[in-house]
Amino acid sequence: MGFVPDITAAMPQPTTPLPYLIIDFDSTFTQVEGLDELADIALQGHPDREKVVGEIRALTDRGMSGSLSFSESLQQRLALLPARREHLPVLVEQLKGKVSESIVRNRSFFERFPGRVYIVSSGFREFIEPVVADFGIQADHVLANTFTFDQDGRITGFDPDNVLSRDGGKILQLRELDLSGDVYVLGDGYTDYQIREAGLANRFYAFTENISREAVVARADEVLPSFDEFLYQNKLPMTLSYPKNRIKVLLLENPDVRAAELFRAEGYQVDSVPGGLDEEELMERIEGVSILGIRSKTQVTQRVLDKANRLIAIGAFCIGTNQIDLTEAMKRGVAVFNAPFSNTRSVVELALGEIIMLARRIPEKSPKMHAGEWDKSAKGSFEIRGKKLGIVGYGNIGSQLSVVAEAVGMQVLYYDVAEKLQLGNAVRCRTLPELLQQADIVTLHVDGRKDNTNLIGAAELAMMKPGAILLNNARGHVVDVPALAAALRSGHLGGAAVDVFPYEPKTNDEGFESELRGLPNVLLTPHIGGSTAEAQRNIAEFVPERIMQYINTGNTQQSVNFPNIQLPTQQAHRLIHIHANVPGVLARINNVLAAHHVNILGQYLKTNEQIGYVITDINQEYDQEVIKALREVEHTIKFRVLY
Ligand SMILES: NC(=O)C1=CN([C@@H]2O[C@H](COP(=O)(O)OP(=O)(O)OC[C@H]3O[C@@H](n4cnc5c(N)ncnc54)[C@H](O)[C@@H]3O)[C@@H](O)[C@H]2O)C=CC1
Ligand SMILES: O=C(O)CCC(=O)C(=O)O
Repeated sequence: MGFVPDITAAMPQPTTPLPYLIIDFDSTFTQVEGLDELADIALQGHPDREKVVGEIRALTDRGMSGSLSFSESLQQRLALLPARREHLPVLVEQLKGKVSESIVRNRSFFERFPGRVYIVSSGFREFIEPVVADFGIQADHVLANTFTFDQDGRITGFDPDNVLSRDGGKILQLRELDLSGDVYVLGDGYTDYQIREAGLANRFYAFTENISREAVVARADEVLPSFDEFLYQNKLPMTLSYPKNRIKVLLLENPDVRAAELFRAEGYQVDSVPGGLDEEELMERIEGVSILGIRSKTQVTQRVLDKANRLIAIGAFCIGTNQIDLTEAMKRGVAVFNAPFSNTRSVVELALGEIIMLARRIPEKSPKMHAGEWDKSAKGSFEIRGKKLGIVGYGNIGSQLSVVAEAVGMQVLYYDVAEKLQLGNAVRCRTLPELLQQADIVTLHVDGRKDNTNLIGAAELAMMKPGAILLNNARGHVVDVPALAAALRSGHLGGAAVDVFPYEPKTNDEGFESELRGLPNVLLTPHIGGSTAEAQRNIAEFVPERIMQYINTGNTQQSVNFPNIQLPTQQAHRLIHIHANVPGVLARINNVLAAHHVNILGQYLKTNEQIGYVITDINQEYDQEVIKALREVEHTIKFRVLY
């Protein structure tokens, strides 16, 4: 299944009649250079294989980028190549598996218009012809060099009478072809561009799906990251409903590199900004972005969303989503996904470590040792075994910490505003004060909703036992920091660990300010509760997968602001309709479908207070007018078609 953008996307006008397409073979039709691959096969077991293959590749590259004359490059390569006739079938099989992905995807295009496509290549007919034949391209539309062989079947060189073996061979070939009408050239090499330069083609498209050569791209009329893009621009029939290379991803705050890798592998364009962006900066960068990836720092406000003209989804590469205006995103048809448990364990481990460190007053002892002071004493230090751990917020993190804390012998109390399954021997407290008054250590694991601002203030701190310890690994605004600093300074609290702050620096270059700096037995960490290799890797796989699934199938499972729908895939065109949740929209959609005699294969609707999300699978035969009519249904927020 593919993807069509929202109704604002402008579709280009069709190109009629279809121009002649002159397509290069090596690194364009296929992902690789045929001669390089042949060298690899022919040199199997050769002691200098790597060296010779490397030399051949370098010569190919110099020929392609225009820094060495083509005939010189070809001659030198063949001289290095100990290839034989029997290597060719092996090469053909290899190349069949390495046809460019977007060409494979659009096989039906080639099958439908074989008369308009020519493969013009400086490669060799012996391996090109059988590969392109699978796409319905006949031998007389393949223009390429031919090998010469000796009596023993060894490749000795190339046929010098073939124009393609000469410098400027493609130009000579196009002259001989003498095509009338528009001619478009698609290729990755300088010699492809030269056809256009010689005035034998109207347009040159630099094809960069496999390799992007600066000198070639600089001279192109258009750059094609995929063949889908060519078909889309020229409004020709294509397998995807929208070229994936048009989907722009903006990643902030350094998520693990795997995230960018996955998005790139899907064919999206990825831009990364190290650190966060403030509201104004993000407002400037968000235009044209389809997928925004952030962590806990970046605030996605209504003002940012107002500028987000192409936004489809936001990925929070973390658990918390309080930094995103979820309702405003939803009203604009922007789905938000997070990683609800990819870093849970990391936070739990940090909390457990902090409890032990604080109980042994390590934040005081370690700096003293670094300063050369030996302060051996048991004063103020205690075991955590048998102590009461009060967990505020018994969600994924709180409840996992409960199990781990019991395993090391702590008695667990918890308080949650929601009804929660009590694990092990944990004891539920009915109120927050009940917990605060009993616990030796209080740890906060509530979410960052606004109502939780100053959940722990001076009054709550005063309720805590003298000498008790407080941990905040939840969100900075949950604790009144000046009140906490006062409680520590007065000695009422015995220590604290704080990982999250009301204001956090945007990047590692910005300084950190807080009343908590320099206080005794206080562990301060730079919001690293979830910053472990394991957590970051998990998150960087989880979030892109959710987003790509949403884009490719409409599946909103685990979206934090959209009605959740998981759908079976079927042979159908899928209409994805997001609308304001007012009465009658579904009926209107179905009236349009009925009026156009469209056969519905399946339909799914889910609503929440603000929006309705309806997915309709329809028969693949329908009039394009129906799409236009559906876009015009009143209260539509976003509409797209997948096929
Ligand atoms: N320091 C760090 O690097 C990290 C911090 N976090 C923070 O931890 C929070 C909790 O994460 P999870 O356990 O996965 O979330 P969760 O949503 O599973 O659990 C939160 C729990 O807090 C409860 N709650 C909310 N307000 C409350 C209140 N006023 N009093 C008592 N209970 C309340 C909820 O009912 C829920 O059960 C996240 O929302 C995030 O802000 C999460 C991961 C890493
Ligand atoms: O790692 C981060 O940037 C944020 C971690 C966090 O606070 C979360 O997952 O909610």
